[in-house]
Amino acid sequence: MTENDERQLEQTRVDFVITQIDDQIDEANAAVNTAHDETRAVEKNYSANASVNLYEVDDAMDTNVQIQQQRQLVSRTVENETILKNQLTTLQELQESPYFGRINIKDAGDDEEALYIGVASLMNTAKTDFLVYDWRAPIAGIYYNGSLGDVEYPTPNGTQTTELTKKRQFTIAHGQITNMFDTNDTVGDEMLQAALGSQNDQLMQNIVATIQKEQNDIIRDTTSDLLLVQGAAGSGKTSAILQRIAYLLYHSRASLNADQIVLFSPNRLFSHYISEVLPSLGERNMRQVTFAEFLTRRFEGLNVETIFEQFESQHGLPKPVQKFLASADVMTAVENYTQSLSAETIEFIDIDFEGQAFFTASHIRQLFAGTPDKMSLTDKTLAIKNALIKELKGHIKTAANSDWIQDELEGLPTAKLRELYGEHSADDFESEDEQLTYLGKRLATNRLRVVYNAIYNNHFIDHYFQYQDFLNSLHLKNIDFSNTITDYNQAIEFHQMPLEHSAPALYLRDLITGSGQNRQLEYVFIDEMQDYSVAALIYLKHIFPKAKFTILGDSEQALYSDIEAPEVLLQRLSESLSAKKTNLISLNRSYRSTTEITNFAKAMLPDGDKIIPFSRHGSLPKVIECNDKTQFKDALVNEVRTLADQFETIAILTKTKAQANEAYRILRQLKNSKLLSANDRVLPSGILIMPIYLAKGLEFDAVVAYDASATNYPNQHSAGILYTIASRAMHQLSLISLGETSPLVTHNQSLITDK
Ligand SMILES: Nc1ncnc2c1ncn2[C@@H]1O[C@H](COP(=O)(O)OP(=O)(O)OP(=O)(O)O)[C@@H](O)[C@H]1O
Repeated sequence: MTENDERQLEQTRVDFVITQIDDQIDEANAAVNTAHDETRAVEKNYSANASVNLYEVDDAMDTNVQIQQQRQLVSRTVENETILKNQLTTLQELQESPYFGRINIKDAGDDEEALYIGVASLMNTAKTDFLVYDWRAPIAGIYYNGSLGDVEYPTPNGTQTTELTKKRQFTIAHGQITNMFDTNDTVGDEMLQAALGSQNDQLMQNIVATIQKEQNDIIRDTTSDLLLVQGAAGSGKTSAILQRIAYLLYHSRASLNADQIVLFSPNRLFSHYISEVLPSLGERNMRQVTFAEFLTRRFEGLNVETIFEQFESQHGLPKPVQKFLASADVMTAVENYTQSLSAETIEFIDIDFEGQAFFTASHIRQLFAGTPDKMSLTDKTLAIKNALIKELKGHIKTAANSDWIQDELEGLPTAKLRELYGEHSADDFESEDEQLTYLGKRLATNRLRVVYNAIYNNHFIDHYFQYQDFLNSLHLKNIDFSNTITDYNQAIEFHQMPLEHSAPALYLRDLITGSGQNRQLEYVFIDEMQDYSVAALIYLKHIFPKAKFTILGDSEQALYSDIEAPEVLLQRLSESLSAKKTNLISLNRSYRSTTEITNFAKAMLPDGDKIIPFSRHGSLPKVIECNDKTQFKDALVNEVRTLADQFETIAILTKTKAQANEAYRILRQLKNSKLLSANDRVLPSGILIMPIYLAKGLEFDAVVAYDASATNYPNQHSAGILYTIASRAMHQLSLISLGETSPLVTHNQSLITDK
């Protein structure tokens, strides 16, 4: 059969599949409408039933079963409607491009069978055959992994062997095959070329049609407790973990939902950048948080220093102190310190109510001292919390009939009084005394809630002072903590928590109080691992004890510290995060940038020769050296203007925030220029100016490195920053310097072109 005939046959099949999809879309539309009507009806019924006051004071004690049931019914119908809508969206996507791959397999003794692979599975309308297999189906693994010949794939009954006789790739757009070819190896470069050559459209795309073999290993790993991925810039780490999340959700539908997965992302823009990948695969997004946001939530009331602020401030702690506070040793020291704590050495403080001690520190200390010696520290803390709550309940009972509460009751406006009644009304009581006692108790509970909260939140221990005591207790050879302690105290006084102290301080608090752990989370993903201290990672492992961890990053994109060899970073991590089943995967092929840009970027690194550029060509990085400020400004404006004529998104990346402000002052005359800050959550197109730490994980059509001079990037210590800047560019990179260009840029003239 000629190539043309083959193509015609395949197009006939595509046409047939699309007619089946059309039918199913009609059915799905009808089902969505019915479900919508049902939701409306249930909601209407619910609002009629839910008119009772839901703002209960004693919410823990009063639960209204009927309302709970109604609520469940509403959420079930809403969920049903959402599922149907999602199915409809999936069908609409398949209508455009039903699949991207085909494999032919032949089991021994059977006929050859053709299977088609796409973003979601599809059955024929009669529900007898699969027209398309989901890319996550076990058999689809062959498409990504296998070369022609005998191949294996997992089934519920164990590993199966079959013969892979054909592997075909398609590009289908608007129902038409635009490209089609056979390959005998893993997903071929031709399709990748097409996928990578196009212009950036702000948001990351799914890569399921072109997943590479090593990426597939990351995606389909279901057994490791700790999966570590070290990958060069642009090697598809983020892509791989997003498809991995989609894969995990698909395979554990019944037991795993997106809320049990959290991704620690480098910045807010990144969260927006990746927000479409999972929905495009029919899945809900996992939770996302930056480490700074996470810490701020844990230290309610304190301003936690962000890694950006720390980088900008430039005045860090003495190196040995910094090293210790970032290490696994500090966490072991915290554990040892907590073992030694007793009633005398815990920093108990009063719980106040209206400016006076309600429970005094000495009373709390006595309660602690009265707990059995054998009890663990956290059990002791729990025991005193229970004792305090019991005492508080006694106080509430007494207060209910006290003059101050009864006086307050008398002065209460009617609306407030109605709130206090809750579900009851005045008629429910047999006597006025009973009624007043009830209301008095409710009011006293209300008023003393602050005391309850203080007990519940462990505010009877001064955790910040306790941590200071911990620092004081450290006697380490060659490390003097005295200045660090003074600085720490001063920061706390101003409600600031220095970043270096955050993990050990939280760990200490959690080990004393036994709180803080989350056992619901099943998977934790940490991107940009090189920006986390080992202490911070140990803390995250502590609070998510049931979770499997996937940690990824690039030791060479080190913005905040010196570049480390990947092996050194990985060894440090796997030792400290002692996991039972560890898997380490390295990705060395870089997909984002043209060969010219990758070759230039990797030459800055001590270990760069391991990085393999993807074969997609463009022009050499352009270097523009300016002698004075005026020339520099003109060159910058000209360069950005030229790039803006060719590309949709151009980023001007700087080392610091001050430089980004400077760049913006020069460029704001250009249409579509925007200065981005740490608070921005949406990534626009146009001319974007920002410090590199906000561009972590992102990519742009063209990048201009702002002031790539020898003054700004003098030596190897700044290589991580310039490497990260250069590796954000997909198609074009320009470097402009005021004064002599950095030796990191000029040391290999064949990799650049001078203006
Ligand atoms: N298999 C693939 N098929 C198509 N595109 C891919 C593939 N792998 C990676 N890419 C593309 O390469 C670019 C870089 O991928 P990604 O951002 O996941 O890399 P990364 O390793 O997380 O990068 P960095 O560490 O530099 O932030 C993205 O545009 C992504 O879509």
